[in-house]
Amino acid sequence: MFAHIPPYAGDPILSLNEAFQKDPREGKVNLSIGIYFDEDGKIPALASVRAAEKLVVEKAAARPYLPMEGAANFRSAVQNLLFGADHPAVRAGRIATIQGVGSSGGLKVAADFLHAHFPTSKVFLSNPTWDNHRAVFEGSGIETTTYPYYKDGALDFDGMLEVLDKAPARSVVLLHACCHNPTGVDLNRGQWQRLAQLLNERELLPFLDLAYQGYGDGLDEDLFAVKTLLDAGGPFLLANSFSKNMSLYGERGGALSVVCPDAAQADKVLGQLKFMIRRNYSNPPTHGGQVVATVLNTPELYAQWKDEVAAMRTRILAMRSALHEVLSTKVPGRNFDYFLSQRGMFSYTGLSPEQVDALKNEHAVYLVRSGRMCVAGLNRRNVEVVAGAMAAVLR
Ligand SMILES: Cc1[nH+]cc(COP(=O)(O)O)c(/C=N/[C@@H](CC(=O)O)C(=O)O)c1O
Repeated sequence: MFAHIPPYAGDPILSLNEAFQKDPREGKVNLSIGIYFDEDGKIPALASVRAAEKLVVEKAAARPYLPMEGAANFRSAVQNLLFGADHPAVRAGRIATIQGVGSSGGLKVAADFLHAHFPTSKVFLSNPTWDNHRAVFEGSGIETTTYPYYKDGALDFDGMLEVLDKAPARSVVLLHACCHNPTGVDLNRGQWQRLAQLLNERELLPFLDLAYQGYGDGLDEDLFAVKTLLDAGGPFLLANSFSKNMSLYGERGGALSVVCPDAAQADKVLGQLKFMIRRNYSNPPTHGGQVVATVLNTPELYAQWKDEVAAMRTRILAMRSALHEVLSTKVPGRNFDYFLSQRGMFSYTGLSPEQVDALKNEHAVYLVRSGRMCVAGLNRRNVEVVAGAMAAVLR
């Protein structure tokens, strides 16, 4: 009956992470998957999140099905975090927000929604982008294409605008709100403002993916793209994740918001999102969402969380500097400044797939084959090893 089913080639990121877990070699280093590891190489349980979880468990609330759109306290907390409780768009009910299953779930629900209601629209993805973006949209039957994003180690902003300026009206433009995956290269504030103007002029539909809020310049600072689009007044979609900034990967905390021209349209959009959810997974899980909502809705826990995110961000910056320093010594004459200029969890090393293979096979250092390095996997104990391995494959 299933003889015709082809084998799954595996996901370039998740399969690599699985291979790392099975690798028996001592001293192996995981710089592949976008996960924050602490100085001991462990995935931290944040104190603010642990405290929130204790409060959730102590409530011992019943666990009925959540509404299709998720828990009300989660949805309002997300709107307060991303848009501000006092923003006129929030007060006017112009934003439809659903609790998803990670931001991946939000992306999938949005993809089904766009396929149903924007049937002729293509989705423009940055080149390069997160490996799973194309699969999510094409899995919903949407044709994808790309806009230039990265050239010679920097943002190709002119190339990006040139392509988007010719995109048909109502095309969807997927943008990384901060900490671009895989390049670590972001638009500056002036470029976001210029882009927002073009998107509105060309009647394009922006779709922000905010997976690393807090890892760029800060939880509030990393909302600049969101605020810019909000101030520009046009519609846009926004998928956000609590996997990385709450270190809650497996709890699948995430949301999808759609900013609409008025409350009546927001209500209709919310209804169609609920329909897409019902026919995908029916409703989201309770526990992780309530932990997230408790952190966001409890002022002292929110303040503690903000400090913990700052500490994770600061440690990554320290690792960027440490690797830059050691590599510059080991490989004089080669420019590694990209480790200092790129932001968030990732750096785009420019290593070839063959060099990445050599890092893994000969040195047990795992990067994604695109040359992407998750800098959050570095620590004081392994930074020399990684630099030595990179120097070896660069010779
Ligand atoms: C840009 C982006 N968007 C969404 C996600 C999914 O997040 P979540 O909320 O957990 O569903 C990830 C995960 N990226 C890392 C892990 C993965 O590939 O799934 C990564 O790039 O390594 C992203 O990098």
